[in-house]
Amino acid sequence: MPLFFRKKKPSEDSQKRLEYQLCLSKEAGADDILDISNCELSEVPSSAFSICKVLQKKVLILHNNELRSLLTKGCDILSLATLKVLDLHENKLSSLPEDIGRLASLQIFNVEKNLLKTLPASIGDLRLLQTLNLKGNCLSELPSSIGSLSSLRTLDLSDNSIIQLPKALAYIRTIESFTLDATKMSYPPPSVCLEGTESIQRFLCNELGEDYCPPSQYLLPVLENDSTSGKQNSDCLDGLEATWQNKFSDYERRKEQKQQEKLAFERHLEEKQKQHTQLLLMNNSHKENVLNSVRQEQERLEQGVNQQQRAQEAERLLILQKVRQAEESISFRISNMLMDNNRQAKSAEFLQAMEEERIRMEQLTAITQEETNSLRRREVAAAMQKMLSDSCALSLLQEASDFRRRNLVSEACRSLENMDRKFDKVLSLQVLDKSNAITQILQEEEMQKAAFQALQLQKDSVHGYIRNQIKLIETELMQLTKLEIKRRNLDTENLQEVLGEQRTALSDLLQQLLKQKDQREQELRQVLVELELKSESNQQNYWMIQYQRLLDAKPLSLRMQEVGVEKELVNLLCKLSAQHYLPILAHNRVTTEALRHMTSSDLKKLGINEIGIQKALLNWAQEHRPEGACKVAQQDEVPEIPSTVPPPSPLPSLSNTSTIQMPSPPLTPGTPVTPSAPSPVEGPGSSECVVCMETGSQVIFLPCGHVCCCQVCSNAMQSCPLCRSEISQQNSGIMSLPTLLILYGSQTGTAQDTAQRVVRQAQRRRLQVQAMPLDNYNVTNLISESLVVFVCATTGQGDPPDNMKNFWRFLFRKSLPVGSLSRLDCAVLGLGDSSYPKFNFVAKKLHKRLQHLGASLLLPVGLADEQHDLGSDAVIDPWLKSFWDRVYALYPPLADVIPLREDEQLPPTYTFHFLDDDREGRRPTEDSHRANCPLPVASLCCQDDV
Ligand SMILES: Cc1cc2nc3c(=O)[nH]c(=O)nc-3n(C[C@H](O)[C@H](O)[C@H](O)COP(=O)(O)O)c2cc1C
Repeated sequence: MPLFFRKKKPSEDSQKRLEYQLCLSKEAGADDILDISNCELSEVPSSAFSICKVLQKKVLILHNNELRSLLTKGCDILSLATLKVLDLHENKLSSLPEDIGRLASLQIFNVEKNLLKTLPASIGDLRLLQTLNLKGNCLSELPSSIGSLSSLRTLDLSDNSIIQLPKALAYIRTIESFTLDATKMSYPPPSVCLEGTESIQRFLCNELGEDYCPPSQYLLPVLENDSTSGKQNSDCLDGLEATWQNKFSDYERRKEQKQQEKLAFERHLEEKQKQHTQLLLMNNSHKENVLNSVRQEQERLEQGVNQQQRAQEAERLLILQKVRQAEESISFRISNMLMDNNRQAKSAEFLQAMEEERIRMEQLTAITQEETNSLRRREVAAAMQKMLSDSCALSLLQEASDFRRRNLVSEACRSLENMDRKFDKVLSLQVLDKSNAITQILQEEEMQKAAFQALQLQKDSVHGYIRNQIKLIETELMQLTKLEIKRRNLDTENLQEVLGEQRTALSDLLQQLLKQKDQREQELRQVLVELELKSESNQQNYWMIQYQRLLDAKPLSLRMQEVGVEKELVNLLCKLSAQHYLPILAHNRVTTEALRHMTSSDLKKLGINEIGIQKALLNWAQEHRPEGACKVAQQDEVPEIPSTVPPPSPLPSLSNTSTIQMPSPPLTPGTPVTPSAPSPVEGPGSSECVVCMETGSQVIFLPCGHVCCCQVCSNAMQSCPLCRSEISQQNSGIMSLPTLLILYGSQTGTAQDTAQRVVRQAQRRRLQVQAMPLDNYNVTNLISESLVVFVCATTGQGDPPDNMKNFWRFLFRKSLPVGSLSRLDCAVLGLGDSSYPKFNFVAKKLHKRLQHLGASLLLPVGLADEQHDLGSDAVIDPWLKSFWDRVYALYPPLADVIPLREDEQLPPTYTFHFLDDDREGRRPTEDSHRANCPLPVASLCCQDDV
């Protein structure tokens, strides 16, 4: 038996049955049977033990329960000592009590269909046992003590695992019926077992060397008598058997009777349940009825309420009608009174007539004059009184109506005034909105126009060509000047002359080209004006459309370059649906060979952002290795140009200066021409200014063509310091240093300070520099800026600072042309705090947007973090260093500029003015301009941190 098993709670019916049976067995006159079968018992109730003991029960029926053990805790097996019949079939017994042999009276023992594995040895003590049913258990062997069951007649061992019988069975001489699974047996052999009980017994006797005697020769013990008597009496054997049969049939009968009683009880129970169900049904229907009646009552009430409401409504209408009638009757009365009034007026006339008549009558009859007079006077007075009271009431009514009218009019006036005020307000708001929208549109249009203009200049092939030529000539002139200075030292006059001639020729050429450039720009401006005139006044985004058209028209040079792209590469792009990258590949002259040495980031830098396409291109290049590489290299060297396109005009040889002709501009700007002057060791602008000897030469003087002065010194020059010829024109466009613009967005001043820091660094490098908040800057000028640093903080939850909000709104307009900032070199430095979820959001977004608008970002966005252990400078310092490296790479002449010495003071950022004593009471003013202040100046200048 398992140590822990959950006792299953018997069902209600089983419990009832158990109680019923226990009660029944205790009743006076009850038989010797205790039948507690089919009660779902997991153990024998202790009360059953006491009942058996006290009432000396002979039959205990426990079949069809859940018993795992016969004995219950605290109960003694001797309580069952009187039992003759013990029926335990169909339970879950896995063992029998070790002292089962103490049931000395037991004659019939049924343990069929249990889980018995072994039998206790004491079973052999059951000397009166006649029937032992062990069928359907798990027994594999029998104890040899079984041979002591000297009264056993019937033994059923079938449906067990027994394959061997103990030889001691031969000692049971009374056995008549022996049931076992003959075929499974090994001892005695199946052949013996199949022949039946006698054969088995014979076999076993034989095995023991005993003689076999049939059971009929052995007498059974007297069943009915006490076991103690134990005498065998062959004469009364049949009688005993009959008595036993009677008893058994009596037991069966009583069992039947009990069954009937039980059925009757169950019927009774069923009836009760039916009654209960009927009662429930009745109760439900009654409840339903009550609910229905309540519902009906409610409906009736609702109807009543509705009727009442209708009646009240009708009454209200009636009253309204009556009021209206009363009003009508009042107005009718007023009109009557007015009529009365008229009538009275008439009666006054009539009275006057009467008076006249009276006078006439008086004159005629002087009889009873006084009486008549008094009578008349009274009548007239009464009539007058009535008339006066009527007119008084009338005037009161009129006054009241006047007053109401006045009230109404003033109210109407007031509401009209309110309405007017509101209307005015709305109107002014609208006007404000409109003017805002107009300024925005104008700003946008201006930007688009500027973008168009810039692009037009950039795209114009003639202009481009002229620019190239100017650049070349400038370079030539510069080199010539350098050579000339060197030669001068060597004093080689002839060469000097030649060089002078070359320089003059080049200067002439440069002048012509500059003129042509101006002319071309003039023409383009004219085109612009014409376009403007053509544009319909109401057409939106006119410049945007023109800009797009211009963008769409690929320059011939690019088309030529596209022709030069390898066919296979073009096919691959088509296959990848990435034809739009063809111009990029063409422009950068990307070949299969070049691709093979490139990485994804290289392609990204070129503007091929889609990772899939990057990978496909790189893989393709790797797959097309050796033969292709050779071909591509050749193609790279000599790009195939269609014959229809004229080759670029070479610059005339400088050695032949007398025959220099102004080259006519070709249809397309060709590849830059190599300067003909001897290759200089240093780059352009690398010779130092002959005046200050510090900065590189940056300005070309015309007409002499000398390049010998820096930007600053050249301003004061009227004649060339080398040749003393008068300066008619200074050309500094190409070789000049950029003007750096620093635009910042700052909420609490940190970004502004950082911007000032960049300003100081620029000033140290002698660069023209300007810094201002983004919203103070006219954003439409951005198109024409060359170098800008954006220093932007993030505030709120990823919001731009207040002083860049307008700029922010403007920059993210959808109508801004993509690529409109293509001439701008810039960099973005963000100030933020990584403890905020949107860390440096503004700087990151600005960086992306500028990229989208075509600006070229010199370096990745700087993301300064206040949370860094070293503060924001941990990022700002290296970022600024990289920025200046990039600027130096972009503007090589800057390398020749000798920066300010450490001890040289920069112009102060802030100045403080101390006021005279006689101006007491006035506070020192901050940021007053030094020039305007005659007083001692204390300058508060931030520490230089270059
Ligand atoms: C109210 C407030 C909100 C801020 N929100 C952010 C933010 O969303 N993201 C971020 O990176 N930094 C945020 N910061 C940190 C600032 O960007 C950082 O302190 C910066 O240096 C301030 O520059 P400023 O003084 O020029 O405004 C916030 C700071 C403050 C005071």
